Amino acid sequence: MLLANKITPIVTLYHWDLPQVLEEKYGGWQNASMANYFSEFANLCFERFGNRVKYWITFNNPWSVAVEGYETGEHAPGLKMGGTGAYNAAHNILKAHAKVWHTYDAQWRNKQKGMVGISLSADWGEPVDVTNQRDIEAAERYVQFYLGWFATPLFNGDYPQIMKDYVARKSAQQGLSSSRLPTFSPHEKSYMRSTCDFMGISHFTTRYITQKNFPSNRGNSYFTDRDLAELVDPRWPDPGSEWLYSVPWGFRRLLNFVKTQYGDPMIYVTGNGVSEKMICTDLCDDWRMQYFRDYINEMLKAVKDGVNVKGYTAWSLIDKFEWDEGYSERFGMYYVDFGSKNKPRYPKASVPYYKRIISSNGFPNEGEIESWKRKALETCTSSNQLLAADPLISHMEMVTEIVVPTVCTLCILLSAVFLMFLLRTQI
Ligand SMILES: CCCCCCCCCCCCC/C=C/[C@@H](O)[C@@H](N)CO[C@@H]1O[C@H](CO)[C@H](O)[C@H](O)[C@H]1O
Repeated sequence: MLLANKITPIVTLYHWDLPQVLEEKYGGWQNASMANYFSEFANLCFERFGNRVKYWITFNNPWSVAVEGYETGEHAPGLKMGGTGAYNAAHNILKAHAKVWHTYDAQWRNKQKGMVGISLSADWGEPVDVTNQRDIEAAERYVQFYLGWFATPLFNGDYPQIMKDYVARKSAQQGLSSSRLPTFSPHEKSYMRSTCDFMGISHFTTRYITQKNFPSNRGNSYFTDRDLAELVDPRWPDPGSEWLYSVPWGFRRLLNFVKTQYGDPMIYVTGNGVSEKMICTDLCDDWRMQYFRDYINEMLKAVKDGVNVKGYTAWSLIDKFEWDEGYSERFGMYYVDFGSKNKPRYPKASVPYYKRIISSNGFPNEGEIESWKRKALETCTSSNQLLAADPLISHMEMVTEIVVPTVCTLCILLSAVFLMFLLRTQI
C-alpha cells in the first residue's frame, strides 16, 4: 500500500518489541544467543519483504534498549543491573546487528539491491565552558558514551577508547579483575567494522556538559562511569517530555560530528520531533511548528556544511504510546482522541505546515514561512471546533451504547414484573 501511494518504506526490524518468551527463557539481550535468533528473524523478513523494502533498520535506538531497559529499568524488561546490564545488552545488540548486516550482504544484496543500517539516538553535548579543557573533554565523553558506544564499533570496529578507559578504570577502582565493559575479540572487531550502509540518527535535544568526578564507591552505574554532569538552560523551550528541550543549534553540531567521526556516512534522520502534555487538547501546536522549522533549518545548514544527509523523518505522524509515559505525551502531528471508540484523528496546525516544508524541500524565504504558519494556525481553529464537538459525539456514542440498552432492559424487567402482578391478581 505504501508503494502504491509512492511512499518508500524504511522498515525497522526491532523497536523494542522483544517477545516475552525470549526474555523469560533466554534472558533477552543479556544472552549472546539473541544474535542468532534475531538474525533468523531478519533473514525471514528479507526473504518475505526484500523485493519491496530496500531500506532496513536493524535496531531503533539501542541506547534506550540498553540503558532504560537494564540500567534505569524505566523500560522493559525493567532491570536495574547497575553498570553491567546495559553494557552486556549493548554488546549483544551490536553483534546481532553485525550478523544481520553480513547475512544481507552475503545472501540478499545482489538480488534485492537494498541497504541495511541502524537508527542511533543521540543528544548533543556542549561544554558548559568552552575555554575549560575538562568541560570540553567531558562533553566529548558524553557524546562518545551516547552515540559513540554504538557508532564507533559499527564504523570503526571497537568501542570508543575513552569509553574503554573510563569504564576499565572505574572497574579496577571497584576491585574488579576485569572491566565491566565487554571486549570484542580481534575477529569480532573485524566482523563488526563497516556494517552500516547508512547511519540513522534520532535526535531530539541537547545538554550542557561539565566535568564531575564520581567516587568509585558510589556503586556501578553507566551514568557515573562517564564522570560528567548534564545541565540545561532554563530558557530552552520544553513544552512536553521532561527530558526534551528545544535546542536547534545542537543538531547541526551533532551532524557535523557524525561526518567527521565516522567517515562522512550517508545519514537518514530517523527521528526528530517534540511532544506536548496530555492535558493539552489544543490543535494549534505552534511550538511544534517552531521546533520543526528550527531543527530542519539547522539540518539544512549542516547539509551546506557538507554533511551527507539523505533524508528526514519527523517524529511522529500521530499521537501514540510513549513507553513508560503511556499516552500522556503527545508527539504526533495528528491528535488522537484515545478516549473515543474509534480513536478519531484530528490534524494539528503542524500538518499543513510540515506538508509545505517537505513539498518545498526546505524553506523558500522568511515571508513564505510566516504565511505558512498563519494559514496553518487558521486551519487548527476549525479542527479545534471539531475536537470540541467530539465530547458531544462521544456522549452520543455513550447514549447509544449504554443508556439505550439499559433503558430497554429496565422496560422489559418492569413489564415482566407488571405482568406477574396482573397474573397474581387474576388468580
Ligand atoms: C549520576 C547521574 C545520574 C543521571 C541519571 C539520569 C537518568 C536518565 C534516564 C534516561 C532518560 C532518557 C530520556 C531521553 C531519551 C531519548 O533520547 C529517547 N526518548 C529518544 O528515543 C526515541 O524517543 C522517541 C520520542 O520520545 C520515541 O520514544 C522513540 O521510540 C525513541 O526511540
